[in-house]
Amino acid sequence: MGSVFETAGRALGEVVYQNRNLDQVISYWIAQNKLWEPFDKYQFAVIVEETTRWWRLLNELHDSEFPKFGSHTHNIVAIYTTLTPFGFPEERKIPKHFKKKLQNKLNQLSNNRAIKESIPDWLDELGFKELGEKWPKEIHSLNHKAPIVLRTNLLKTNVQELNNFLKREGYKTKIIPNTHAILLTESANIFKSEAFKLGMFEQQDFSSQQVVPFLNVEPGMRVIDACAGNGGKTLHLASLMNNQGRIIALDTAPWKLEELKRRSRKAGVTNVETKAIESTKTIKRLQDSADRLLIDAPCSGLGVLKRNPDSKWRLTPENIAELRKTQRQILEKYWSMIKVGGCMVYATCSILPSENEEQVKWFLDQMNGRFVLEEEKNLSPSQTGFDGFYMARLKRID
Ligand SMILES: C[S@@+](CC[C@H](N)C(=O)[O-])C[C@H]1O[C@@H](n2cnc3c(N)ncnc32)[C@H](O)[C@@H]1O
Repeated sequence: MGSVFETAGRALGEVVYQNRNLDQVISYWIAQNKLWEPFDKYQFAVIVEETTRWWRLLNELHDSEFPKFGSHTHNIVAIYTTLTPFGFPEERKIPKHFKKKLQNKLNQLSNNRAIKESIPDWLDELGFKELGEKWPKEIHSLNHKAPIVLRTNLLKTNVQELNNFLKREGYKTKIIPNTHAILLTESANIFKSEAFKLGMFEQQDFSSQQVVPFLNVEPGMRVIDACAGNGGKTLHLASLMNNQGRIIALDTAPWKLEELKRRSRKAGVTNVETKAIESTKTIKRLQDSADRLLIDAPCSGLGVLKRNPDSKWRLTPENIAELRKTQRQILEKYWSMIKVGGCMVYATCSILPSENEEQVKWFLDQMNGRFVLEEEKNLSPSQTGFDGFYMARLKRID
């Protein structure tokens, strides 16, 4: 069994140098250290997540005089734990004057936004270019840990019943008024609950929960979820449609659809059919067939940096440009699956207009009056405290 401190240094290295997924790295090391107490697991997860989030800033604080704890990532963990109330024995090896020095340096660095918010320079430039004065607030709020929100599975329960169930299990929760969402008001491992085992809820950010209702689905409709992934929105569709009608879940990644099927079984969903997109034929066969189409498009994920801080170090301007191309190809090819009179929602978890309203405007120009924009929404992390999302509902009129 490794110490929390040492293991955190190693895990951080895997995330920032080997580009491994943060959540997977955290789960892997927790599983390897079965004898850790629950508090050790909690501290480990927080340290790895937060040192990933603040990677650039912590590197700026590091200098050659800093005492050596092992590898560079161990030193970064030491700096982080020194500045926060963790109290590891290793921290006692840090001379007092160093703690002061770190604090002074931290204050000096607050003049540079990219360093202060711990993001690459190119991302700060892009964000400011696209969002102007709104950018500093948005990126600041995206550095706060995401609240845990649950979506009630209406196929199994209702929001009041679920809330009572969770309270009886000892969780601290609150219903978000007039919604099917429940906020966890005190951090806890909700996946250990009996309610989760029974499929009574899914964990889903509150902004993300607004996408499916925006599509105005009704029981009995034929709905295509074109970028279904492992089914976060598909399960929500089935829940709102009360398992009536048909949902066709498409994706180019067949392994994600396998996970979707597993989640559907657990959630009691019975009206979903999955189809891997193998060629344009898959789309052609579905032409003019859907009352509703959901395009939850692949995107930069800049609206969900709260929960995926590791993506700051993986994203590049080139892959965002590539994603914009894919978004246009999807819009251009997939609209034909909607019946005349039907609707689609184009949604992303990005806050960049170039992935959002500008893509929709481009699509409308291409379509020459075939579609009209009914409504669009920008959910801002700084205004809501939840993830950043964009959604536009378009109606096919010809
Ligand atoms: C934002 S994720 C979808 C998340 C999912 N809807 C959910 O709520 O859990 C985007 C998905 O688009 C898929 N994708 C990428 N390119 C695609 C394409 N050309 N056609 C359809 N799906 C695509 C990706 O595999 C990924 O699962």
